[in-house]
Amino acid sequence: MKLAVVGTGYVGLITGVCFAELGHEVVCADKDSGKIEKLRLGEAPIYEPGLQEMLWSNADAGRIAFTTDLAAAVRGSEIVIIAVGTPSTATGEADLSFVERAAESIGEALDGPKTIMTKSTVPVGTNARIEAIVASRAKYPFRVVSVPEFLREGYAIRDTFNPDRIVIGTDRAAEIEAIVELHKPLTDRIFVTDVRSAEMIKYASNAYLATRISFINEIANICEKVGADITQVSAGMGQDRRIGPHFLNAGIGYGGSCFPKDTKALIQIAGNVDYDFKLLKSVVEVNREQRNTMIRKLREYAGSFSGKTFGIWGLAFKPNTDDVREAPALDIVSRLIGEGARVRVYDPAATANFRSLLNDPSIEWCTDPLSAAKGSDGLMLLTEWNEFAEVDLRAVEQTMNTPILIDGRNLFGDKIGAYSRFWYYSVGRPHLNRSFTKGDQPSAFLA
Ligand SMILES: NC(=O)c1ccc[n+]([C@@H]2O[C@H](COP(=O)([O-])OP(=O)(O)OC[C@H]3O[C@@H](n4cnc5c(N)ncnc54)[C@H](O)[C@@H]3O)[C@@H](O)[C@H]2O)c1
Ligand SMILES: O=c1ccn([C@@H]2O[C@H](COP(=O)(O)OP(=O)(O)O[C@H]3O[C@H](CO)[C@@H](O)[C@H](O)[C@H]3O)[C@@H](O)[C@H]2O)c(=O)[nH]1
Repeated sequence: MKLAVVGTGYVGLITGVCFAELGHEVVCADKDSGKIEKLRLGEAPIYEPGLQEMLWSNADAGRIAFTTDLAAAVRGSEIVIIAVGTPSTATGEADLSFVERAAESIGEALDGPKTIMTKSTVPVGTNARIEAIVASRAKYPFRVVSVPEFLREGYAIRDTFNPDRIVIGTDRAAEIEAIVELHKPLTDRIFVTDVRSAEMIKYASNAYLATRISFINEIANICEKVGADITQVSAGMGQDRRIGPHFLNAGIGYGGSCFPKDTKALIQIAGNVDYDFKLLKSVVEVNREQRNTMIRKLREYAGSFSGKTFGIWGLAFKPNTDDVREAPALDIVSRLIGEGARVRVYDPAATANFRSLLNDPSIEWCTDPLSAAKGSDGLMLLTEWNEFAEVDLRAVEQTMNTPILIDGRNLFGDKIGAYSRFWYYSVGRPHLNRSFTKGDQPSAFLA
């Protein structure tokens, strides 16, 4: 099939490359000429495992092309995929301006009957709006189908080829053969529903997953006070098949380009129909508080921040991505430097993106974990990259000025006791936590 993808970001590019890999002819359009230039040179503008290689092979095979000319991409395509951003407005609602502009351009560019497939996460009613915008400009018949995207960054290619389900939202089920055909090689689990329900499934799924994270973080906070171990509690809960083991990792809370914006958008969607989504408001509040807890713990362990130097391990909102949108590190680094600290930061992939959002003379950009820890008065682990799990903790401890380790992702756990001597804090694991301000002994003695 001939596909046009509008918006070549994390979702659009992965979608384009994966459909090209399945043998389709794909043209990806983006208004960002810098991105398109890079892509034409064969360079992936984002870090996602496996993407670069798959991009090269499909570009070489002539199955994928890139353009800033949206109309040219749309012309000659059978299916047009909308994958532009829907960021938060100042009030938390989804900003639909990119989707609306894309719909206008698609409407103007239509050169024959086509299917328009919306992958962007959009509030209930938006696909109807897209349809109206396109209809006001199009001279040819078309249909709009909602196919929300559920991929995770860091596993985007794996998720695209092995989705748990494909949701297809349509109000004219007889008109979706092409969309079903397109997705059949990916899974048998194709769930066809009406458009409004499809739009809601996406927000409800993200809100539910965010709820699990805030729930387990609150349980972790209680574990700390009652002397239980959150990793044991999660493991025990997860064995109940009605609960399942996923999304029960306690820590610093969720970040990223989706959960923070989609939870806020759903609160607004509910508010717009006079429904006060109390549970989801608490989820957002608990998540915000979890970041504050990390700062409070560092202060409890290290005292005042002014004049001190702290190491930061991890800037991306999660491992295996260079994405720093709503990353906890943005908040935490800002707070530390705002209170007069210097920070030494290291991330395997996200440094450039972080630097483009937060660049300050108090930040030193390090190229390996050990140099970020060097001479520091405390170290915070904010992203659980594998590289950090493999670091020699004895070397880390020896290079630090004061061996304080605030483990925001519960990465080190029992290892902290076996190999190192730290004043350590992890979320919801009180038996591992040691603070010298409380007169504790450090976590363990060198083996
Ligand atoms: N990032 C994810 O993991 C993920 C997963 C599932 C769903 N989503 C949803 O998918 C959508 C896209 O997210 P993303 O992370 O890929 O965003 P992104 O910001 O990485 O990419 C969006 C791209 O669209 C381009 N664009 C905007 N308006 C355009 C226009 N009129 N014409 C051409 N290009 C245009 C931008 O230049 C940008 O490159 C959002 O609605 C998001 O909520 C994202
Ligand atoms: O047990 C957990 C699981 C995740 N997280 C955090 O939650 C955030 C989101 O993680 P994840 O869901 O793995 O990454 P995303 O790429 O943001 O993917 C989510 O958001 C996408 C955009 O809507 C959806 O498509 C995906 O289905 C949904 O998982 C990250 O900060 C994680 O560190 C936790 O704190 N504890």
